[in-house]
Amino acid sequence: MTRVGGTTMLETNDLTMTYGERTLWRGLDLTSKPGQLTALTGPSGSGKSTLLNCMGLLEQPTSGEIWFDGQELTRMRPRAVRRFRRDHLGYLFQNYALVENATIAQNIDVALQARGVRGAAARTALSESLERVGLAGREGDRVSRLSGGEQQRVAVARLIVKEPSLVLADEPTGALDHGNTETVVSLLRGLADNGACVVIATHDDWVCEQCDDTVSLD
Ligand SMILES: Nc1ncnc2c1ncn2[C@@H]1O[C@H](COP(=O)(O)OP(=O)(O)OP(=O)(O)O)[C@@H](O)[C@H]1O
Repeated sequence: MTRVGGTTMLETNDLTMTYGERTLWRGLDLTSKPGQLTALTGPSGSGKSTLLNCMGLLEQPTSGEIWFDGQELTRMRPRAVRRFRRDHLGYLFQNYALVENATIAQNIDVALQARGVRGAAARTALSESLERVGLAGREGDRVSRLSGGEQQRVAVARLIVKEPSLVLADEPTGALDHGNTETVVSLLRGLADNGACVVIATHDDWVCEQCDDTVSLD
């Protein structure tokens, strides 16, 4: 484990992923520092989503280690995995992963309840997060009626209230116009400024340029 300014890096050591005869990546050593945006690049099929899934404990690599916050993620038992997801992990997807038939407030409330935030504190956190993402006062709007850019900003508001220390973003701007792309990257920068490690899988050169570090799976 490597500590930086009191928080911890995400590190992979000698990480390899194979499916049958096919090797996606071999001997991968990467670090993502807290406070920084790390871009994950590579052609389609190079294994960016698979690597994020391994960091997010949705898949196991074939061999090697992933360390975060003093813990070897690759060796965690199911209970610790659940706790890690609840307390540390924030995911952002290209397709937003919101409950479309629910309101903005209901979608964000899921993250607040998981943290035990209720009542007036929850209402304040909700309205502050919506203000941050440019959706102030829109609590009651149904997600299915929002544009793609607005939906992704709701997904970021859900991350803001969760305050994750590790943010994994899988093509978060892949379906957005440039204005919303700029907004989402600047909101991710805000999460990094709060001390999170932020890893962004992307095909977008402009997004890469905004990051502090690039890891290529080419
Ligand atoms: N469970 C699995 N079994 C076999 N092959 C798999 C499995 N999961 C993923 N793959 C393959 O691994 C490769 C990498 O997929 P992945 O989605 O990680 O790539 P990617 O770099 O994120 O691609 P894209 O940029 O198109 O999203 C793909 O060819 C995919 O078909």
